[in-house]
Amino acid sequence: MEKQIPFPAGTTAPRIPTADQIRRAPKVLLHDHLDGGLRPETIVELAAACGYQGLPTTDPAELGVWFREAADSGSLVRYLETFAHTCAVMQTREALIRVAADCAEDLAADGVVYAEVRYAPEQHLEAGLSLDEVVEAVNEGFREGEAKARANGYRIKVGTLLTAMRHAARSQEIAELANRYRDAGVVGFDIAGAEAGHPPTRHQGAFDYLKGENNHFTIHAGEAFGLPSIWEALQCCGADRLGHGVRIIDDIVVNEDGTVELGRLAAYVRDKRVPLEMCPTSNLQTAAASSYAEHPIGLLSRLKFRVTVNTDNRLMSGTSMSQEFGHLVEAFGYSLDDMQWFTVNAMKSAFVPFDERLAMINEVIKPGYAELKAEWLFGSSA
Ligand SMILES: O=c1[nH]cnc2c1ncn2[C@@H]1O[C@H](CO)[C@@H](O)[C@H]1O
Ligand SMILES: [Zn+2]
Repeated sequence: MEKQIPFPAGTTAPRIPTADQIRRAPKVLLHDHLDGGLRPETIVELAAACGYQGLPTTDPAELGVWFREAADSGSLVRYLETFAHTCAVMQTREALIRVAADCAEDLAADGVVYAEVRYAPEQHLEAGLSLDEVVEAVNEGFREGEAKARANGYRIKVGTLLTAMRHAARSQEIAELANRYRDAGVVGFDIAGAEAGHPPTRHQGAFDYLKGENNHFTIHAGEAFGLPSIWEALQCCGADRLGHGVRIIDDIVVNEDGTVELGRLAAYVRDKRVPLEMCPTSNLQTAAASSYAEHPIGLLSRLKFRVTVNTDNRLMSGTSMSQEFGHLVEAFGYSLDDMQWFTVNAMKSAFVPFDERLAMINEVIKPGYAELKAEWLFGSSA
């Protein structure tokens, strides 16, 4: 049969990546919670090992569904209640090693080449571990998972972010912990938990301390609470990135003629290239957005904000990086070039040193996309 030429010679149309290409494309993940990404079967095994009786079911398939449905509540506070079960089984050195190793393996198999995975060390002290022991166990697990991934033909580098819970009062301690381990697997700091009623400035001391140490941090802001939270995170606390930041959309007006007006804060975020760690599925579950097609990531990307794509909690959202991109490709028709743009944005915004970021972009990400983009030339579409 004669070969079809789908568009005029000399032009190209963006090709929609297949699910398999999306999975194989190199991806960078900046916002993923360790305690939000366990495999259901690992939870069941760890619960049996530590005698935790509180699981709603011990059937792994049912448990996966339970987490997704329970997290589908439309409220961040209810969404966060599900973490009681995952944290309950992450209290020993062995459990933390196992969960971190699984995490690195799962991300690598999904095509993630660089990830910053966060967790709150203060939530893993119930069986007597110290904060330092928690960090060391998680680091050991990630090194183990990276090695296993390599043995299976994948390449991934994982750094961690230490989170302080915003309703608690341990942020100074956790910031100091992050600083102590900064050259040993920890690349930055974060605060998480219920946002409304817990402004980031409550933890100003921790942020000032990290600034004094020239260390890096991101802040969950603009998810369940709006512009004041984003403003504080940037202008009082000095956040390097925003966790979610979706509500920056409240400072943008789209006129009927299609023109767009940015308020001062939105303009600042765009002008300063503040990275937005966007997590579409998580936002649908907590009602921070109403559908993929209406998710602010579409507009913000068109306006060239520094947008990145993330999973937040793979267990609670039943998702992966490939699935997040799959939803966006479906909603917005993104091409491999668009995926590369999000991925380079993320790598530019990572907390590892500049030379490592550059090497990852030039030696891994760009060649990876170039190879995928050339596949249509050689494909055997019989
Ligand atoms: O999207 C989120 N917004 C705010 N807090 C979150 C989100 N996802 C998880 N956590 C919180 O972060 C803790 C440490 O990983 C989790 O235990 C959970 O309480
Ligand atoms: Zn989060």
